[in-house]
Amino acid sequence: MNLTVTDVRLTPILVADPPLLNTQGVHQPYTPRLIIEVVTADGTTGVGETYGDTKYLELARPLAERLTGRRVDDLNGLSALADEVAVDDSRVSGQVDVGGLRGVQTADKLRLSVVSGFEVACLDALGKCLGLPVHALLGGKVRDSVEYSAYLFYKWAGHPEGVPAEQDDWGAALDPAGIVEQARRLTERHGFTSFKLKGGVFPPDQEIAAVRALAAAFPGHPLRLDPNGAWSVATSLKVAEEIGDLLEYLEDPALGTPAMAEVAAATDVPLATNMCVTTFAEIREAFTRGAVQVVLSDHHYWGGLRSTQQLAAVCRTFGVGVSMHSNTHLGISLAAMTHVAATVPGLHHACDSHYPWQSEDVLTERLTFTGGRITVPDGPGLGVELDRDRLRPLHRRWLDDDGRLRERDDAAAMRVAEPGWRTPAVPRW
Ligand SMILES: O=C([O-])C(=O)C[C@H](O)[C@@H](O)C(=O)[O-]
Ligand SMILES: [Mg+2]
Repeated sequence: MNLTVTDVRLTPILVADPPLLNTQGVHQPYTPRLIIEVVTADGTTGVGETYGDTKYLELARPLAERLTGRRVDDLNGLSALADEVAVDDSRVSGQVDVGGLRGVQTADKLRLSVVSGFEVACLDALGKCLGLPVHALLGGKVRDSVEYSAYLFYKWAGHPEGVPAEQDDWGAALDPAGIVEQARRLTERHGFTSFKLKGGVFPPDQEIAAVRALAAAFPGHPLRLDPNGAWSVATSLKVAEEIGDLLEYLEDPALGTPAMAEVAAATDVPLATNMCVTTFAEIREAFTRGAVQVVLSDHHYWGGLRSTQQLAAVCRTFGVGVSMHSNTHLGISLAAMTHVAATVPGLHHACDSHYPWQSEDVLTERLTFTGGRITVPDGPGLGVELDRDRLRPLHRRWLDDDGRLRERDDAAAMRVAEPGWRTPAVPRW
């Protein structure tokens, strides 16, 4: 068996995305992703997936060159290789990440978001070479299936008129009844039993009403609300007081560790985050101040599956819970999330996933939720197969784009419908 990397293929694509609303704006009709293929000397190909905006591509290209000639099992060496890749200052100074929803942008975080896709591709290739599933390479699964929650969004029926887009069949959801209807359909289609509502879109009273409507429609089911840091400390506490008893946790009610710590000090409602703890460097302050009770890991920006396991170990040490955050992603990333989630002992919350919103994929067979769960694949590698016939048109879409959709920008997408729209100042309420 020859584990030497002989080729790395990078395929940027644009994937259809429905008009999902968040506090920054609305999702673009197509969102960029990057598919990474790592080929070994004996012809085995491993696949990975990560963000596809230009700033990630700029790092992925030199990393791909450096990886050629190395071994797919040299995963520690992969991180060191990424450290050699220079990050253009203009990409990080004063920048926030994709849509401003994932905390601050740093050079390291940018590198880690690229490394993660390569790590997954290397693990997939290695697993295929050894005839072992990725979870086995990570130490073995502790569960046979991973639970996901229904990710509810306020949404328009369609993208603004005149904007080229794929039509979706979910309809609009702009009030409590619409959100409950969406929850019912997600449950019917995928069997989810817990629900997360993406908030920060409407004034808090309307979102409180939506959570109450969900609680009435699905009594006893775990519920979460995530306004992406759009609220002041006072507003966060008011919401916690009004609906705290209905919530499994409140996710990033206020922006940043100091504000989250203030909220946490004054309420018993657990706080989760994928915004104030997004790197290892941010852990110490947040944990010692008791600012968060659950960290939502995202293997893309934490640097991969092994980093996610390390994060889980740190969380366990501090008595902080861990679960998983999700952004628009395809089946390769869902498989990767499922493998790592299967290896984390103290995973007590259903993971987030955007996957039900993605009508397109690059796999020969879509992953399916049964009872809201994904069965952990036991085949070699990730247990999924890339479909070139599906990949090609999505790449063609990226090639044909004039550059406007190649950077995800939810505020710009919102301006198409509301020309005066600016990213709201925080706290918004
Ligand atoms: O805070 C979160 O859970 C997210 O940022 C998840 C997604 O990025 C979501 O908000 C989105 O894409 O609109
Ligand atoms: Mg969040």
